[in-house]
Amino acid sequence: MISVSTAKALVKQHVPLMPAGQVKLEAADGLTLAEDIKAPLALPPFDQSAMDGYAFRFADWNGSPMKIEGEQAAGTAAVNTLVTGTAMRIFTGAALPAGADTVVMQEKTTRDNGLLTITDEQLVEGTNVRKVGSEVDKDVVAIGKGTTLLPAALGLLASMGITEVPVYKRPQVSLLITGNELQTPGIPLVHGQVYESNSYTLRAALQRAGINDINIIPVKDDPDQVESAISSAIGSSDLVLLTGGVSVGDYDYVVGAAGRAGIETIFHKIRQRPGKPLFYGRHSKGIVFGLPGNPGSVLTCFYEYVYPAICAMMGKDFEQPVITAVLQRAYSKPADLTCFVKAGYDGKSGVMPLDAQESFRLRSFAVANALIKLEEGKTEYLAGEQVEVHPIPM
Ligand SMILES: Nc1nc2c(c(=O)[nH]1)N[C@H]1C(S)=C(S)[C@@H](COP(=O)(O)OP(=O)(O)OC[C@H]3O[C@@H](n4cnc5c(N)ncnc54)[C@H](O)[C@@H]3O)O[C@H]1N2
Ligand code: MOO
Repeated sequence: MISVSTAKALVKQHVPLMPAGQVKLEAADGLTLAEDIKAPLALPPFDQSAMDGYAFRFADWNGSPMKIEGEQAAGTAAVNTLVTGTAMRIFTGAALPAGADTVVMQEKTTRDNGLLTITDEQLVEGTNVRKVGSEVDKDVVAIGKGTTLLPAALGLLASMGITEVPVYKRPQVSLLITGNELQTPGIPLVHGQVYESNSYTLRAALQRAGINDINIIPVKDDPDQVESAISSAIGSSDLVLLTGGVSVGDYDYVVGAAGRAGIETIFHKIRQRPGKPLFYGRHSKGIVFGLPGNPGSVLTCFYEYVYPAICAMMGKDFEQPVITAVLQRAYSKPADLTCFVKAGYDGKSGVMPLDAQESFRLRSFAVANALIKLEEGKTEYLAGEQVEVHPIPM
């Protein structure tokens, strides 16, 4: 069995980067740039007024009223030229007339009989003018490779007239749900059956990570069926997640079947709770996680291992932010395991372990917003101690 830190390092070391491709801006939210994007034009593309007011040449203004001549509205293609010594009516976003270099906002003026008096004491040359290229110059890198595209970045790209971007693709995911005892919600249970819930948890968690190409396949606890399900899933997806069947029971076939399907084992079993029997393997076509079937283990392993792996596949430099907070009550754990404890984090300084931590249950997880990482080698944590907190990432 390996430690949590070794397991995390191995996940990172063996994660493949998804191929890059051009994606329409509308579909690029949350994806990561595979190349630098250079500005195809200067932004703003011309000197612009930042205010509704009057444009003039600062050197022409001697404090006396100026004649108002002409008007420049936003979107006007014609280049109006300022008559020397006059001011031109102008609106926010409009191109500065040729010859003007300064704009006074209309609230800081008075207007009488076609004459403009400027009352703005602070005015200097260039006030309220957005200079051409002041946001970004043509041909310089506007957004660098490795940037994850969030709403502002998408807006910036659109403002440069860009319609498609080179990004790392999202992985296609197969969910292989093993277990003869599982029944689909909506169908009455017979004794010994339980409702299948892991696919609901994982589908939602994947969708929140931006992944929608998810194929869910129920698989019987049969070595040949598990093997052929893994073989076909690895051929058609980049990431295969199995749930159940990774422990030591007579019907736990996942690890052996993965080997026969050509998956190289990177690790199996971590000194952690929950999720001790986690399996991680790789193939030239993708990676495989065998998530321990208990619903709480599935989700903990998703947040701690699968989600970082997905980020890395998509070119995101995912590092768990190191947040510490004060433990609000004492907590005991086995010495030989790292424990991930479902918790309520107040977002500032305090974190409260929740009741009912067993991995077969989800009630505490359903209201948790964080996992506390309690290190191996220690059994008793006291109220008031600083502990590492992993906010649930999505
Ligand atoms: N002798 C030992 N037994 C077990 C050990 C061990 O070290 N020695 N480890 C325990 C731990 S820890 C875990 S975690 C589980 C993991 O077992 P498996 O991955 O083989 O999972 P299953 O046995 O198939 O299922 C465990 C549990 O979860 C329920 N389950 C499974 N899939 C689903 C699903 N899709 N939806 C809802 N519930 C599901 C299943 O019915 C079982 O109750 O092994 C321990 N045993
Ligand atoms: O490690 Mo298991 O996930 O505790 O139940």
